[in-house]
Amino acid sequence: MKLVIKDLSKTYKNGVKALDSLDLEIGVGMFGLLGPNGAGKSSLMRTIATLQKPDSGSIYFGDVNVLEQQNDFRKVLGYLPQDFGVYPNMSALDLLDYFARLKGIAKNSERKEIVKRVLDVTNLYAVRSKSVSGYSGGMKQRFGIAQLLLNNPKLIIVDEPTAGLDPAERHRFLNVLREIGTNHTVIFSTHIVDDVNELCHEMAILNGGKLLARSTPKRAEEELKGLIWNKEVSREEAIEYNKELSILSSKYNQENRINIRVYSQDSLDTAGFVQVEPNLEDVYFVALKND
Ligand SMILES: Nc1ncnc2c1ncn2[C@@H]1O[C@H](COP(=O)(O)OP(=O)(O)OP(=O)(O)O)[C@@H](O)[C@H]1O
Repeated sequence: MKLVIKDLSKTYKNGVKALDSLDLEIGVGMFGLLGPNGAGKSSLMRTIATLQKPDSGSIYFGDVNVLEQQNDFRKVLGYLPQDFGVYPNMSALDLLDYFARLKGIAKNSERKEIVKRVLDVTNLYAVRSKSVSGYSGGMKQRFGIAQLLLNNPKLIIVDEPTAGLDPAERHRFLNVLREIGTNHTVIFSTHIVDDVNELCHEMAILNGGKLLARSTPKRAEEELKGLIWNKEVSREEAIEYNKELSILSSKYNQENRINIRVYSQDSLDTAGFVQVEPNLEDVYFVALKND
C-alpha cells in the first residue's frame, strides 16, 4: 500500500515553518528520510502518526484518509518515537504480553505465539526474562520495534532510532529493520548517511521542511558521476580552496593532512585534484549546499 502526502505544511506558534508544502509518495520497502537536526523529520513523522495536525495538506495510506480516519489508520500503524520515555521494571515477556492485551489480542495461546514471534524477529528472545528498564539503548530500541510489531502494522515509522547507539548495537538494530523492511512499508528518519546507505532502497533528503531530493541511493550517486574531486592538502591550502571551490567535506588523515572533496562541473585536473566515485555523503552535502 502506498503512502501519499500532498502539499503538507506546518508552522509552529513560534513562527518556525517545520513543513513547507511537502509532497511525497512512499511504497513498500525501507524508505530513508535523511536530514540534519531541525530539518523537520520529527514533525513529518509525528504528523503521519496522527499525533499532531498539519495546517494544510493531505495524507492517504491506500484509500484511508489518514487525517480524517485516524482510528482506522492507527490500527495499521506502528510508530517508534524518537524518545520512548521510561520503561517499567518488568520483563520483556510480561511487558509484551501486557501490550498485546491492550491491543486486543485476548486469546492466551495467540498472545503467546505473537509475543514469541516478535521477540525472535528482534533478537530479544534470549533476554526475554530480563527487565526492560535494565536493557541497553540498542535493546530498548529493538524492544520498541517488538512492541510495535504486535498488531502486525502495515506502515512502520521509526524516528531517528540509531542516534546514540554504539556501532555494534547500531548494526544489530539495522539488521532487524532490514528484515522487517522486506514485507512492510518502513519510514526511517536519520541524520546518519550510512544508515540510509546500508539499508534503504529509496530515500529523500529533507531540510527546512522541504524535500531537496527524492531518489534511490544508487541513482543519486550516479547523478554526481564526474563531478566529485578529491585532493590531499594542508590546512592552509584547505582554507584557500574554500574561498573559490564548493568543498563538500574535509577529513583529516593520519599524516595530519586534509582530504577535501569538492563538487565541480569544471575539471580540476590541472589543480592536482583526482576525480573520484561519488558516495552518498557527497549526495547529501550537495543537496544541502544547493538549498
Ligand atoms: N512543538 C514545537 N514548537 C515549536 N517549534 C518546534 C516544535 N517542534 C519542532 N519545532 C521546530 O521545528 C523545526 C523542525 O523540527 P523537527 O523536530 O521536526 O526536526 P528534526 O529534523 O526531527 O530534527 P531533530 O533531529 O533535531 O529532531 C525545528 O526548528 C524545531 O526547533
